[in-house]
Amino acid sequence: MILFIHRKDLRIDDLTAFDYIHSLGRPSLHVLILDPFLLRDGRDREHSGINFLRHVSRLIREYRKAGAHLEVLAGEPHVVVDQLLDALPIEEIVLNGDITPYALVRDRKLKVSASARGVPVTTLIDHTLADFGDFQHFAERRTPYQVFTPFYKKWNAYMHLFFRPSSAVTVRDLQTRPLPDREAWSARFPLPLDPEAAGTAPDPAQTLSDFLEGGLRAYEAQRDRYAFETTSGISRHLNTGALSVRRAYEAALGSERHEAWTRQLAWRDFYLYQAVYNPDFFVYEKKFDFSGLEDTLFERWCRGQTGIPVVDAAMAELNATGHMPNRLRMVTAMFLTKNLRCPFTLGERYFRRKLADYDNVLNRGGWLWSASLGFDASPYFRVMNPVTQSETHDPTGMYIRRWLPHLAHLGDKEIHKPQADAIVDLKSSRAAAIEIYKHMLAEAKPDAGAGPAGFSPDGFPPV
Ligand SMILES: Cc1cc2nc3c(=O)[nH]c(=O)nc-3n(C[C@H](O)[C@H](O)[C@H](O)COP(=O)(O)OP(=O)(O)OC[C@H]3O[C@@H](n4cnc5c(N)ncnc54)[C@H](O)[C@@H]3O)c2cc1C
Repeated sequence: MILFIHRKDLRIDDLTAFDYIHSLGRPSLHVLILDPFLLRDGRDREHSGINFLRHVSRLIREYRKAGAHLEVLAGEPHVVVDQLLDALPIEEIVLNGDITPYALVRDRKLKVSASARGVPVTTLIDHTLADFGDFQHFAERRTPYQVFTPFYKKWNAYMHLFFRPSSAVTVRDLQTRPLPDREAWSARFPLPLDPEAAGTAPDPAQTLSDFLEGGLRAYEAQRDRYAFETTSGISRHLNTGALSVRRAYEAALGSERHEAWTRQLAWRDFYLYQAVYNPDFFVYEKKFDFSGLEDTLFERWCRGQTGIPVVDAAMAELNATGHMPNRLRMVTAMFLTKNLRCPFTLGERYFRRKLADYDNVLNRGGWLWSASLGFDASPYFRVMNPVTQSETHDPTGMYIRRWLPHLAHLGDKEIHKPQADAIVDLKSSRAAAIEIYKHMLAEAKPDAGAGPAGFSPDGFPPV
């Protein structure tokens, strides 16, 4: 029997792992392990945790509807797996790979357990569009791309030739088996909460098709008009794996004027690529001296009490709903790291809890870009002016009126301007930030980048 463990692939069709298990023609036990580390510190009550649990709930229902078996247990993954391996005739473990530092350590422990029992672990690539190992060979690169535009050019050529279309295999085609003596297992690894109580996530396929039929054509022109719903809203489905990125890409290719949108999917791949190939990606905070930075105004930013209307409106939306449009993520992140001179790690940590679509790599990528760190980041002297951004992308201040009703009475010109009690002067704080970042970047420690555990320049780290 095969043991398959769901992680960031909470769906029942188009999984690389399912194709593999199907090709073996053997029965499989499918398990989802609620990991206390990922639900630590009340994460289950934050938007990111709630989104995850709603997708777990949807997965449970989809298995049920398909007449297939899914077992949900809770505990440290390697402890649960140890016991499953000891009790059941498991011949192979199959996983879709993950690349974050925590995931690498977690999966290394699984591998140690499995290899101590002579059980092979097969790790497959599922969550990126390009297979980065193949891509590097195709591009004939010995060193990684550091700039998006040439990466994207080559990525497009690669995708044109080697894109693997989504699969027709679903969980219905597999011989899933229930866990024998389930009650005893549930007692041994009891769930700390009922995932189905969180409600069910909306149908990812519906979210995607609504966008492709509606917003895609106007995406290029409208994507930054954040007062309206002009983007796809698929990120919360993509990041739990409830929606296959291959399916999203493939569906868009069939539509006219998809390029601006599929380019964003390439940005997603570019950050995931950096997480594998940029040894500093997860350790930038060790490379720089942040002593010129401070955290005194951080709480005001979190609460949306900065006196800069568009920043406060964006934080109000984030805190209430778990959503913030991409343009405003850049504006609020730059405001925090540059105008308020807070280390990017504080904002990154806050978004981790609050964003419904939180993804470790994409979130870090966005924060690094905003803080002028990482491959192809925004230059240190670029500090978006929140007032100008607001005037440009939301001229009538509709978004501010929605999220800050106490400002709704202000006129279209006045509404964007800093309030009398604004916590910072935009002009002088910008000038100070440019000086500080200039020095900080010039004095980076060259050898601090240890890289994620298991970093391999040939492709995905061995997990
Ligand atoms: C500071 C900061 C933090 C961020 N944190 C996250 C995060 O935790 N999770 C997350 O999914 N995205 C994050 N992003 C990227 C981006 O804001 C979201 O992907 C986007 O807003 C999701 O909305 P959508 O699905 O409607 O996107 P669409 O505009 O419809 O784009 C489709 C998909 O393309 C990808 N994409 C779009 N924009 C970007 C981008 N700038 N970088 C990388 N991929 C992109 C996403 O997978 C997205 O779902 C962050 C950006 C910044 C600046």
